[in-house]
Amino acid sequence: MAGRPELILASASPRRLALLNQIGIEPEHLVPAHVDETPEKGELPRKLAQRLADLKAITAQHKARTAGFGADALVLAADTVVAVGRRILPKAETMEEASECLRLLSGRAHRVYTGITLITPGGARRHRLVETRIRFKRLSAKDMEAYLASAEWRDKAGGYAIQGIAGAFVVKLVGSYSGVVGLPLHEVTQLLAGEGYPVHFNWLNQSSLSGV
Ligand SMILES: Cc1cn([C@H]2C[C@H](O)[C@@H](COP(=O)(O)OP(=O)(O)OP(=O)(O)O)O2)c(=O)[nH]c1=O
Repeated sequence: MAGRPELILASASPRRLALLNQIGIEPEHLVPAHVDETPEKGELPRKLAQRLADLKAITAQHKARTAGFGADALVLAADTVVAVGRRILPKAETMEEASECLRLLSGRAHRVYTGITLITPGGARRHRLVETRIRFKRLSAKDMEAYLASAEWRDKAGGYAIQGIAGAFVVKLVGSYSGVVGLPLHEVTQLLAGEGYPVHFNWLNQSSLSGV
């Protein structure tokens, strides 16, 4: 293959794009894949995260090809699942759901699983599953009330966003911070580099962009 392969990010999440941009990666195409995220009966959280990442990647690839682009592109997708033990927390859409999530997370450890799938131009599927263990402080009624009023929980797995106010709830984190936000950058760069995508070349141009 001549030159750098195109990259399709199979996501509608502004956070996933921002994480890629943070390390100098700019996908040529954004192709959201809206898939049914309902867990199968008895499905374990890690299996769900990987299955949905796969499904999003396959769906976006199909969408792109049907629309007539990206035939030789890499397709990257991810899915983030929050679980307390085997219990999978919802992507909070209502205040009741968010409130229930906060009650389950308060003063306890939970796990965040992010599955990523990269489809290569040759059609191979590469996977990574990143697990992060987080402990929240005990949340007072006031903490919960203020957090619910912020609306930062909306559409977030587990009803919180670590990159916002909820960062102050984290007593301990073991794993990948970027994975919790939605795209584990170490594993993404490993997968992309493995397919000849010039990750380091992008970094050379990055410091002037980011102001870091
Ligand atoms: C736990 C946590 C999740 N999240 C977000 C990441 C994901 O966007 C979302 C989990 O839902 P996902 O289904 O993984 O992703 P999505 O539907 O938002 O986007 P996509 O189009 O890529 O399918 O929760 C945070 O932003 N911060 C956090 O701390």
